[in-house]
Amino acid sequence: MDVLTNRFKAALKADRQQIGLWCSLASPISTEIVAGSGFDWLLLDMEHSANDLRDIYGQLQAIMEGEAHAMVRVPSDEPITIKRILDTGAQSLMIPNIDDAEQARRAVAATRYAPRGVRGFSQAPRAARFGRIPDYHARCESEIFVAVQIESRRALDNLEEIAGVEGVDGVFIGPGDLSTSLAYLGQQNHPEVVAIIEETVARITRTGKLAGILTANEDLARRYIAAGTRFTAVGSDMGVLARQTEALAARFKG
Ligand SMILES: O=C(O)C(=O)C[C@H](O)[C@@H](O)CO
Repeated sequence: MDVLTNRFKAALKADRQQIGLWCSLASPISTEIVAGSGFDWLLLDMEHSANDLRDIYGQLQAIMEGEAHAMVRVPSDEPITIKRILDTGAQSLMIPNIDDAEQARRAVAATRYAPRGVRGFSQAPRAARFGRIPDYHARCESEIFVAVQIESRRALDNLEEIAGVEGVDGVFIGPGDLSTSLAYLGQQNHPEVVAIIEETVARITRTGKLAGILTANEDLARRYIAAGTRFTAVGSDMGVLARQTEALAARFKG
């Protein structure tokens, strides 16, 4: 499989569940460590973390030897950042806070060269391995995976139209922001929120697009997988580090 083939996208096309880890520590060292832990994908978060462009660049380099595929969550649907992240070599993007189809179309356009979009052209970025992938510009778009995030009541109202946008590959539920929007601040595991999420997963699946979610609650992760999520993040580097070190300290200090 050549370096331009998006293994994550290919695995989803083959209907293989992809289990992921949310990475917010903004460290090439921790990301390199978890890249060998057995996850199919790592979400490198730029929205709620200290990750900036150079941090992402270094983490993409750090995980090159591992099997885990990097998906980068950009801070917003702003085209300049999307362009710069694609140039670093990230092939899978998560774009937060998409509320309607027009916004989803603009987000997809930011990942496409003209005439299909507005991505700025660079002759030989890292994504093209500095010119060593001669057909990069012709092939790259078919190897890009775009996940848009559904995180508000308005997005739920527009779900099928958002999912129907050409170039949207996955629809990822943000349980924290969605529950907040539904007046369940801090209660993403509330039974009524869980029921809405399960229904949303089914709605996404019925559109033919791929549903994704993040939850650190293992029971809920299994419920959402049973409901139909196909790229499922089941924890975070920050959460595992905090909770496991607390537990270790308590075993000696308690
Ligand atoms: O709304 C959410 O929940 C997400 O999009 C995930 C969070 O942003 C992530 O930081 C985990 O809390």
